Amino acid sequence: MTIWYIVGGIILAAVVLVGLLAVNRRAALRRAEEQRQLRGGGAGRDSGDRDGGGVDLRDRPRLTGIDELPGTGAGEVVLTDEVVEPLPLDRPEAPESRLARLRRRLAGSNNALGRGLLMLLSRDRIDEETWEDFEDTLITADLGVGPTTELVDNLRTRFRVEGVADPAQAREILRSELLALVDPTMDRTIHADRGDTPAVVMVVGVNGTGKTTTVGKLARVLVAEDKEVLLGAADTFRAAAADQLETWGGRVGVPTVRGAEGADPASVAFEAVKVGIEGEVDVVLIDTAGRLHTKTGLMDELGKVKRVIERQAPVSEVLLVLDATTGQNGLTQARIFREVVDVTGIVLTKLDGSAKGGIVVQVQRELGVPVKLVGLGEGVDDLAPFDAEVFVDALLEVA
Ligand SMILES: Nc1nc2c(ncn2[C@@H]2O[C@H](COP(=O)(O)OP(=O)(O)OP(=O)(O)O)[C@@H](O)[C@H]2O)c(=O)[nH]1
Repeated sequence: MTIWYIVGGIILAAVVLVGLLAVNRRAALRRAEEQRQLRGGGAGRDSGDRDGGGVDLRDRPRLTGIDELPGTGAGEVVLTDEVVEPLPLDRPEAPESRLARLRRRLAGSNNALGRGLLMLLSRDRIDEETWEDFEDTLITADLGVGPTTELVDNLRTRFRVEGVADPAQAREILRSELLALVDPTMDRTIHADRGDTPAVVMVVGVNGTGKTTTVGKLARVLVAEDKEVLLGAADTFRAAAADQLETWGGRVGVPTVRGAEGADPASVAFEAVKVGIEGEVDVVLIDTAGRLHTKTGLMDELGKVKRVIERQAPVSEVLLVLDATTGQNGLTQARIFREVVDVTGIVLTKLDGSAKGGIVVQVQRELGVPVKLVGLGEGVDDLAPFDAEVFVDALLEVA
């Protein structure tokens, strides 16, 4: 009799164990399914090969991300026994607090322009030599010869005419003259409001200036403003760029349309805008491949990308990304890009590493186009809307 109790006990334990394993397995499958939905149908890199009924992802641009938008096929779910927790979405920093950070970063940086101002404000008597030193510092800070001469001439006149007696008065004059140079009247808004079709923002520039990073960071800014965003990875030149973009998008729940490596960038851009129109998103951000401004063929290709997009929707912004550390070379790039794609705004990246804030003034003067955004580091929310007053006050904080 006892033996039957023991056998019965063993069978019962085995049944319970099998039951528990089945529950665990189901939980794992459910989590993987949740993960798939969160990532947008699990259209992973190799799912295209297995995707029977959907889009052939090797030939056509494909969509990855949170929301499945029309015009694309979802990939097959890859289930593993591994329990994968759904990734929580990031909560991007609001634009207002980015501005405060912009000020702190600029004020805290070793800024040559700020040091030049400090030199002027700290002298008891401003003699000819001081003005000359001041002028040299401004030129070193990439303010450019024209704006430097203009600033120094205006300051000299005002200091003389207004009989500057104390540093506070000098600082006030300096502030107003600097502000006039940076020009607070320029329209620095990013035109990202949809009309009949989504707003389309193209991001262009030479290699390594920070285009992909800028698109990723800008997507975060727009998501923080409650906009529905779609990314188009038209940088088909560098496969890692599309992966990079997809990762940026995934973190804030923004889908990405991408193509095969080496695909025609214009076709990816076209498809992204098409998907954006069908999905009724607010903004489509198009990342383009870095190109040397001296290579005519590549520059022509960029013009084509824009024209192809415009068959479906107007391009609301063409943002040129310039690396603030490249100085004069950045200006040469700017001139050529403007001719090809009609640049509407400048994104000045790596301002954190340049110590030469004067480039803001010079590039605006050269192009007649406002600096709209500035990159202040490699952190995910290190892109801030540019604000003339915040910028000038930050420079004067150093002084
Ligand atoms: N310090 C600093 N680094 C930045 C900033 N913006 C971008 N970077 C870095 O610059 C490097 C190049 O950025 P990407 O976004 O890959 O540049 P890209 O223009 O897309 O490059 P290509 O696709 O090769 O043309 C990366 O290491 C970024 O982290 C910035 O504002 N400050």
